[in-house]
Amino acid sequence: MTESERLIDPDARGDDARIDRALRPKGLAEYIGQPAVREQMEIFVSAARARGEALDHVLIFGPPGLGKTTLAHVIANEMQVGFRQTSGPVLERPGDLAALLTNLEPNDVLFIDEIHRLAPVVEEVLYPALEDYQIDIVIGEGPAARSIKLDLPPFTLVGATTRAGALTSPLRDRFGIVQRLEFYSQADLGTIVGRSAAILGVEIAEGGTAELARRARGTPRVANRLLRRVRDYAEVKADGRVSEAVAARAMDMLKVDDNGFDVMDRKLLGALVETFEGGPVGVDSLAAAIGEARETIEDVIEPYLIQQGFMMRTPRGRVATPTAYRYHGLPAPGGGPDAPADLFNGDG
Ligand SMILES: Nc1ncnc2c1ncn2[C@@H]1O[C@H](COP(=O)(O)OP(=O)(O)OP(=O)(O)O)[C@@H](O)[C@H]1O
Ligand SMILES: [Mg+2]
Repeated sequence: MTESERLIDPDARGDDARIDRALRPKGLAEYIGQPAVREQMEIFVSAARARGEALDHVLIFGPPGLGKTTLAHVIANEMQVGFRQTSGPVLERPGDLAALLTNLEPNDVLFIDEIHRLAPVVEEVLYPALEDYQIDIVIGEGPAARSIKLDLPPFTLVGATTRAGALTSPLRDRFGIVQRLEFYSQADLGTIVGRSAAILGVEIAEGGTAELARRARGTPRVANRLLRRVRDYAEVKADGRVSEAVAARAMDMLKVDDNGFDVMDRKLLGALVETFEGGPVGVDSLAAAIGEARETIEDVIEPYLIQQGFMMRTPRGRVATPTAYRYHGLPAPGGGPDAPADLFNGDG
């Protein structure tokens, strides 16, 4: 099973992507959860608007599907400015970025997704653009080449990344606002499921909403995805209404377990606990064992498992926690000073 086949794959494609957009909140008031982010952005946006200035550059980071792209749109909507979108790997040459920058209207938002994947030559163009609203373009080649300065309108760069650690420090330092998105609480996911159900016209019981919120892996995109699959199930296997029982049966059919873990999560935990006897094990060995790219493990699979306390990242590698052993119905190894259980004061 590749990542793209995962039911809870946070990256939506095709029809799902279209519905994703329909469900996407437009303003801060509709942006559910992330209270700290919302409170700060409300203040920064109001202040910038009152001064009639461009908002300071914003860096948004966090695992896939938590609302980075959504927040970028929300920022532009709240600022009531234009929105331009591109992504790191798409900008191959300095000229690609220069073309975008010189076409911005004053105070516009330029959104660069996957900003950690910008080519170094493109990133260099960005530095003076961010700092002084200027770019240097080189015209001609060889000894005849000369550099000219172009003035840009004031604008806001919103950069998104799943891995803040992969950003160079000169780039990171140029963002005045840095927002880290956290996994959502079950209560917030319940609100998101309720809102999406209303938009899609799905009749869902409170117990059904709670069941989906619990299994959504802390991720709004997963919550919306599960809702659509459960709706299909309810229409074919029941009377169309998503009761708690219907939601639970649909989740079992989809092999999403009580923790919201799917096949990939279970494979990773299985390799960690059984093949590597709880670790510590390097992420490359884990990747080889389960046949996934290292990046997929780091960006998509393990952040939630770590947040839920099933595994840990240590300087010597990944380590299973007692919770992971319990999940596998195995006793946590005790005893030696290196045993993972010791890190938890004997818990489990
Ligand atoms: N705070 C929120 N409130 C309500 N719905 C949300 C929220 N955040 C995200 N969503 C929903 O989740 C979907 C996915 O969010 P989004 O595309 O913004 O994630 P992302 O962080 O950009 O993911 P990726 O890293 O894959 O680009 C959106 O279409 C939206 O419907
Ligand atoms: Mg996105």
